[in-house]
Amino acid sequence: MPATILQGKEVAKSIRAELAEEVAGLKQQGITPGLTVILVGEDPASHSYVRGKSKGCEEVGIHSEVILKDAATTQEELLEIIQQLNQNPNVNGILVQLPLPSHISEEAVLDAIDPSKDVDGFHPINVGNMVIGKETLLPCTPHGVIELIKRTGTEIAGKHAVVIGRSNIVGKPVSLLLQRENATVTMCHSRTKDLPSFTKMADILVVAAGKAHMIGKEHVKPGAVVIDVGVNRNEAGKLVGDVKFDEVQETASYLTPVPGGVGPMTITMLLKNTVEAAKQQAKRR
Ligand SMILES: NC(=O)C1=CN([C@@H]2O[C@H](COP(=O)(O)OP(=O)(O)OC[C@H]3O[C@@H](n4cnc5c(N)ncnc54)[C@H](OP(=O)(O)O)[C@@H]3O)[C@@H](O)[C@H]2O)C=CC1
Ligand SMILES: Nc1nc(=O)c2c([nH]1)NC[C@@H]1CN(c3ccc(C(=O)N[C@@H](CCC(=O)O)C(=O)O)cc3)C=[N+]21
Ligand SMILES: [Mg+2]
Repeated sequence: MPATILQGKEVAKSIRAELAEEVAGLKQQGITPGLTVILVGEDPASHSYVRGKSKGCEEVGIHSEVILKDAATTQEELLEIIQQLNQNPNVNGILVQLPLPSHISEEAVLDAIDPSKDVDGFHPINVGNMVIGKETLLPCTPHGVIELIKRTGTEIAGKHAVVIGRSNIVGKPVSLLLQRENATVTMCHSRTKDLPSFTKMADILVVAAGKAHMIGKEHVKPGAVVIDVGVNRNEAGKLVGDVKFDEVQETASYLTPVPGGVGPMTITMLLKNTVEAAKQQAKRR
């Protein structure tokens, strides 16, 4: 039987509808969640993602602002802007779009964000809290991946999950969150020898390598849940995932498409974090 396609876009829509109701309620209490995105440089993909974030905010009633800076902006200028946003009570969430130009240290910039406003979940304090299992702002893409798997009705506990990729923003946190859901987790990366021997054992396969079409049906156990995080542009300028969709669709039980899978969930988890941050900050005032 061919795989059921996991339409992240549809799941995202229903979560956004719930968030819109919640935001309407918060507004009646005088709380309007606010997100500020800082975008440095002219990279078209980054501009496109940021447009998606602004559109998402509008959909659920979050006030959003984008601070556009040119590629020559200095690290000091950026840190100054972040300090001001940290102190601004109308700003509940701060997101610095990555990647940054190479003359700016991403680490220095991410460290400067007030952890309670770090809606990306990238600050070391929030990463640490996630690792030790404390409630915290979770990174958006990994959180979206877990939500999507849960929507399949799949019981994660006891399953063998294999994650390809170990970056700080996707692979590593996905692995941790799966482990927190009581999966047995194998982390694969570019130095893994004989990748198919691992991926074929996966009940749940999460692919986040950023290599177009690297995963085919020879990598996948029949009946596996396959989550494709990869977003790559092919020669024709079309978005494609890390998974050969048509091929893997024949053997997987569930499969996410690209576009329309993990991407819309990422933005939705960002909206959720912004609402959460606004609620937490209101409590502390
Ligand atoms: N849909 C969404 O919302 C999002 C999508 N993405 C997409 O997800 C993908 C991954 O992003 P990100 O984690 O930032 O990417 P990185 O380039 O930071 O990390 C890629 C990881 O994949 C591993 N890898 C690369 N090639 C192979 C290979 N042939 N076999 C096994 N492992 C491999 C690397 O191993 P090593 O560590 O050894 O180098 C590395 O750990 C990209 O396509 C990105 O565009 C990212 C964020 C959000
Ligand atoms: N500080 C920071 N936080 C991020 O979360 C962050 C970042 N920097 N830098 C870049 C990556 C990438 N990322 C995506 C978000 C949405 C889609 C998305 O919605 N994609 C649509 C398609 C969009 C299109 O057509 O271009 C989809 O897959 O259906 C993809 C990728 C967030 N990132
Ligand atoms: Mg990266």
